[in-house]
Formats: sequence, structure tokens, C-alpha cells
Amino acid sequence: MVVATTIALYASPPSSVCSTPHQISSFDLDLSSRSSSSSSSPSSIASSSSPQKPIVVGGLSSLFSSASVKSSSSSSSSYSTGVDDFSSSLRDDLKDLSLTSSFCYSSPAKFRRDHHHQSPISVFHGPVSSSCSPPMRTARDGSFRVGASSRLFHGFVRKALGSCVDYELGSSSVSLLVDELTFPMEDDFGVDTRKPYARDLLRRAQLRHEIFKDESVIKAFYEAEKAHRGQMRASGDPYLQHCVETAMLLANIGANSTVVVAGLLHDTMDDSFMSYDYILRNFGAGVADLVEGVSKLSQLSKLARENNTACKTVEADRLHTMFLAMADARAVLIKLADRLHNMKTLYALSPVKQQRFAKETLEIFAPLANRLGISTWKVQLENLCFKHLHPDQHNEMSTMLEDSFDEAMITSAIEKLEQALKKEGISYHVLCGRHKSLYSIYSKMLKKKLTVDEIHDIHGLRLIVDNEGDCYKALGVVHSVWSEVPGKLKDYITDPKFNGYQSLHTVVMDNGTVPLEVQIRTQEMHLQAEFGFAAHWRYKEGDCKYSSFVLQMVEWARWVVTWHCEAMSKDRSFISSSDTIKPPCKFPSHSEDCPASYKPNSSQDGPVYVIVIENDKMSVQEFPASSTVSDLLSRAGPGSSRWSMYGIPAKEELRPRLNQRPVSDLKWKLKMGDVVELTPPIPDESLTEYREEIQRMYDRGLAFSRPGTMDGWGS
Ligand SMILES: Nc1nc2c(ncn2[C@@H]2O[C@H](COP(=O)(O)OP(=O)(O)OP(=O)(O)O)[C@@H](O)[C@H]2O)c(=O)[nH]1
Ligand SMILES: Nc1ncnc2c1ncn2[C@@H]1O[C@H](COP(=O)(O)OP(=O)(O)OP(=O)(O)O)[C@@H](O)[C@H]1O
Repeated sequence: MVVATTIALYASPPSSVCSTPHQISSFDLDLSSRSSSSSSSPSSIASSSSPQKPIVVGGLSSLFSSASVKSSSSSSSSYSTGVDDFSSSLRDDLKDLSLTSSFCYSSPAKFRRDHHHQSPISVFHGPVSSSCSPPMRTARDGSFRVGASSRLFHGFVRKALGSCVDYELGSSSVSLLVDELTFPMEDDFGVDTRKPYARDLLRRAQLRHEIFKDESVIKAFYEAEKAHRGQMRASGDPYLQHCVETAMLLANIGANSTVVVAGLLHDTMDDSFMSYDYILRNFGAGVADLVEGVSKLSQLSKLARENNTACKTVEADRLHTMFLAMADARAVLIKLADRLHNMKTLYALSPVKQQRFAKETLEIFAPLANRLGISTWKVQLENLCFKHLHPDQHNEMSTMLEDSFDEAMITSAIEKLEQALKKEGISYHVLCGRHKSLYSIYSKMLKKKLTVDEIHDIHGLRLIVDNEGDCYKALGVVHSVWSEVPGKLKDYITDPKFNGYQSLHTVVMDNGTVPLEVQIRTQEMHLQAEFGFAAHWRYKEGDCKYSSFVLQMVEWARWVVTWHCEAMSKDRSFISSSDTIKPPCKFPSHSEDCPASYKPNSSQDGPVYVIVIENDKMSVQEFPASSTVSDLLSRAGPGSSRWSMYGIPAKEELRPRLNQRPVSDLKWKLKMGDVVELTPPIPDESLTEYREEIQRMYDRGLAFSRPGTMDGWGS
């Protein structure tokens, strides 16, 4: 949820980290800002999609002093110091920046030392030797890769994390305006592809975020323009606009140019002539793999949506795991950005489609954003779903909270506490605040059967201090500033929760009328609460039991995202100083032989989730690691309707299709995210003939052995 790091932040002098007085900017809070026209309109998407409003204080005084003010600010806290003079469009961008897990400016000096020569756009813009890239990127197995569509279904279980060393395009620090291109922008016929509308779109994007001046991003923009030319959205906008908005969302969380480029191209494989190889040639394997990953995710998501698969909790759980495990976490990030923009423009679709999308988003994508720790997207997705799925409750809640929300309250509460702490000589790492989102309030009311007046954490502050002693001292300060609500003090430091969660919680009354929850913890405790056993995503998912595989996968995915997105990387400085929580191995330099790296085909002990489509019905099935297609077939087993009276498989099972291609080897190992079709589209009339042929083979003794022991399937 909150805040605070950008490269500009790291470039600020360490002395300013915790001690500088901060002016808190005002901000647009859709729910609370009564002056906002959008807030009062029931149909306003803005009011429902607004993220929580995190406000942060902590060494940000020089945050906006960098020359790259726009990009650095865009990837920083939404509500930190000195944004008053920003343009309204930039402020719009900033709305997207309230991120969950980050509050740390603990070692800016280190980052400064490490990164101050780098592009302000991304700390990871440095060139990375190609030896870091996993070999699979270029040495592709040809057996299942004939044609573009088959590519979509191949090789997705590559190292989810190997990809984190993939920065082919990251080295570009070239910053260009639209008219300064150093490469030709012509199509195959030598026609200048820079259509006026595209030029305008790009110019506007460049005003909103510096990364759109990056040469590779501009090139991708024009490739996307070519690919989607003539294609319109249901809203009537050119399709290209969706590509730009998707990329903008990514840029706003600090994603580097590789991810932004892939964001621009994310639909090209599905919607146009553009092939994997074309993207590979023009943008490198990193981008091509990401686009391919997004494409695969889109196809699975469509299948799930059409089959209403995620309405079953077990299958939804498997889908969350599958999505994160089968593709690079950055592909999930792009898919989330794509979905967020689609949700923002959902009004253009038919009511039936709106419901379907909203349902799937709530079941699959919001939880994924939660797992990745991208709180701002999670909040927006949930609020938009809420609005479409329960419009009456949504309206009611909006109206109710419009009357009680007070945005100024949090900013002034932060100021008050900041001053009091200073007076007492208590230093802190982070002081931040947030409004609870509309959907989160609604869910809490339902879950705990409470009225809105009984929710005490609609307004919340979080204070991160140096040590346990300071936690208690700060608690005393909090209680001296505001009056304590009796019975609401919880000391999870002395008495940690069963999952190890530690923090002090208290509820106080601001102005004697509005409850304010204050959480106080150390950096270590905060890290545990974000990344550790007590991680917030797990807390939010409830009493689920997770396999170690799932836990490891989410941990990795979060690390990948955190390390690739500056705005989410606030915890890095914490982590570097933490003894108890270390990344599974050192990012971003881990390589194939890193013992901790995720190797799906060797060290992975499963399980594997596979999409099975049978008689046009989709299910997500779990198999032990190393299961084969043959194992999948045998699961149906004799006695099932799909086995003929002779005990041999009927024709359909003899030609199962794996990832859209006929299976050539039944010993083929199933991989996370594989799609197995058990009902190939064979015309009915051919079945009888085919079964007879099988029967003849069987009679001649050429038949296959019993299920489960079938040997290789020809090839
Ligand atoms: N990361 C993490 N956060 C937690 C956990 N438990 C509680 N929290 C945070 O602490 C807040 C309040 O928790 P509690 O004080 O235990 O409150 P409660 O009794 O569950 O309910 P309320 O007082 O109604 O919020 C939650 O809203 C979370 O933000 C946990 O296990 N992990
Ligand atoms: N008092 C607080 N101050 C600052 N941030 C908070 C505070 N309480 C929760 N958060 C953060 O706000 C984000 C959204 O949390 P949300 O309000 O949806 O749920 P929660 O408060 O953690 O849990 P619950 O709804 O069960 O009480 C999370 O990232 C959470 O860590």
C-alpha cells in the first residue's frame, strides 16, 4: 500500500531519510473528495476504482528534485512530498502508485552508491550480459513448435525466476521524442507508419511518463500501431490506446522498459500477424517470451471465463497457482495491467460480458494482484468488480462513505504524529496512512457481520521504527496525542499471532469522533508481515493451507516483481539490512545453476496443474510432479464412459491433444499450465470407422497395453 521509493528517492541524501519535515500534499480521493464531480456520480468508475490513498512520510524531501521529475515521481509514492505543482495528468498517474508493501528508506545511501549512474527510469537499466539469459530463450525445442499458435503452448514452464535476469532491452537509456527517431518507422511498403493519431497518442504518453521516450518503447509503440491498425475497442477507441494504457499502468509502478515494451505488444500475437520470431528479432527474447507468456495467460483466462471455472474455490486456487508458476511473474504483471484497463473500460461491453469479466477478475486477477503485493491494482480491480457485480450495495456504500470519509484527516494525523514523535526524539523509518478501500470495508462488514460504524480501521496509520523499545515509546506518544479507544489495544509484539505476526495495534479517536487505527512495528516485523510466514496476502486469503510449492512460488513471484518495479522495491533496502528474511538467492544475478532457483523440471516437487478439456468442459486438475500424458489418460480409467467395452480407449483418448497439438508421446511430462483436450474435433461419422480400425489393431495384438502402462505413442 504505500509508498515511497524511486531512484530519485535513493538519490536523496541519507540524512534526509527520516528527519526532514514533510509537507503532505493534498490528493484526489474519489470517495471522499466531495468537490469531485466523479465522486457523486453513481456511475462513476473513478469513485469505485480509486485505490486506497496511502500517505507517507519519510525522507522524501528531495524526491522531486531530480531532472527526471516525471518518471521518478511516477514511480514513487502517490502522496508524498511536494506534488502540489504537478499537472493534473500526472496526478492521475500518481493515483496508480499506492503500493502495498513498502515503506522503506532505510538504506538510501547504499542504493545511491549502487545505482546513481543509472537511468532515472529504472535502477535495472544496466546492460546485462547475455550469458545470464537462460539457454531456453534461443535454443528452442522444435518438436512442438511448428507455427505461431503452437509456440503459445510450448515452454511456458520455464524458470519462473530465470527470467528475472532477462534485461535485453533494459540497457537502453536513450531518450527520444517522437520526431527524433533513429530508426526508420516504415512498413513493408515504405510508408511512414506514424499516423497523426498515433503521434498524438505517443506525445501524450510521453508527457505522462518519461519511459515513453525510450527508443525501444517508441519502437514498440509503432509496432503495436501497425499490428492493431484499424482495430477498434468496444468503447470506440483505437485499440492502440488500450496498449498504451496497459503500458502506462506498468510504467507507473516503475516497470522497466522490457516490461513496458511487452505491455505495448501484449496483444500482438493473439490479434495480429506478429509472430514470436518477429518480436524476438526486433525486441529480443526477453520481450518475446513475455508477450508469449501473456498470450498464454489470456487464452487460459478466456477458457476459465467461458467455463466459469473459477467459481469453484479449489479450481480458482489452482488457477492462481498455475498462472504464477507457468509464466514469468512479469507476464502476470502485464496481464494484470491489461485486465485493469479492461475493467476500467468495461462499461463498453454488454451486461452479460461485464458480469463475466467482473466475476473472473474478482476470482482470479484480484487475488493474483494480492499475491504479488500490488495493492493499488488489487484495490482498483476489487472496487470495479464490486461496482459491476453489486451495483446497489456499491452505491449505498459510496454514499455512506462519502459522508464520513475525510481525506484531510489522514494527512493531518500524520503531521500531528510526526511532530509529536520529533518532540519526543523518536525517529522512525516510515510513517504512512491509508484509507481502507470500499470493497475491503464491504467485505469486512459481511465477514464479521459489522455495521460500517463498527469498522475501526477505515482510516489507518502505520509507523515503522527501529526497535521494539521504540514501538512502545511511540505507542505512548500516540496515546498522548489522541484518546485511546478502550479495549482496542493489541500487543502482538509480546503475544505474536499464531503465524508469527508482530505489531502493536491501537485505535484512537481523532477529533473525538473518527476512529483511527495505528499500527506500530519494526522493520523486521514489517518484513515478516509482507514477505514472511505472516505475509499479508496469506492473511487476506484466510485459513488456506498452502503447499511449500505454492509458498515458494509466490515468494519468488513477489521478488521478481519487486525487483523489477522500482515503485515496489521499497522493501529492498529493508531486506538488505534484514538478517531474518533474505531473498531465496541474490537478485538479479541468479543464474541457472543457482541452487535456489526454481527449476520446474528438476527440483520442482510439484504439484502440476493442468487444464483438461473434455466434452467442452474445462477443469483444472492436479497431478504429482513428473506425471505424464499417460497418467492423465489413465486417471479416467477403465469403467469410465470413455473406455470402450473392449477395455481399450475410445478414439478420442487415442488422440488427445496437448496444447493444441496431437500428442506424439504419451510419456510426455505434463507441465504447469498445459492444456490437454480429450475431445478432439473429429467429425462423428469418422468415429465408427476409426474404432473399427483400433479394434482390428487390437485383434492383431498390436493394441496398446493397459492404461497407465502404455508405452510411447508413436512419433
Ligand atoms: N500481514 C498481516 N497483517 C495482519 C495480520 N493480522 C492482522 N493484520 C493486520 O492488522 C489489522 C488488524 O488486526 P487485528 O488488530 O488483529 O484486528 P481484528 O481483531 O482481526 O479485527 P479488527 O480490529 O476489526 O480489524 C488487519 O487489518 C491487518 O492489517 C497477519 O497475520 N498478517
Ligand atoms: N493501519 C494501517 N495503516 C497503514 N496501512 C494499513 C493499515 N492497515 C492495513 N494497512 C494496509 O492496507 C492495505 C489494505 O488492507 P485492507 O484495509 O484491505 O485490509 P487489512 O486492514 O489489512 O485487513 P482487514 O480488512 O482484515 O482488517 C494492506 O496493504 C495493509 O497492509
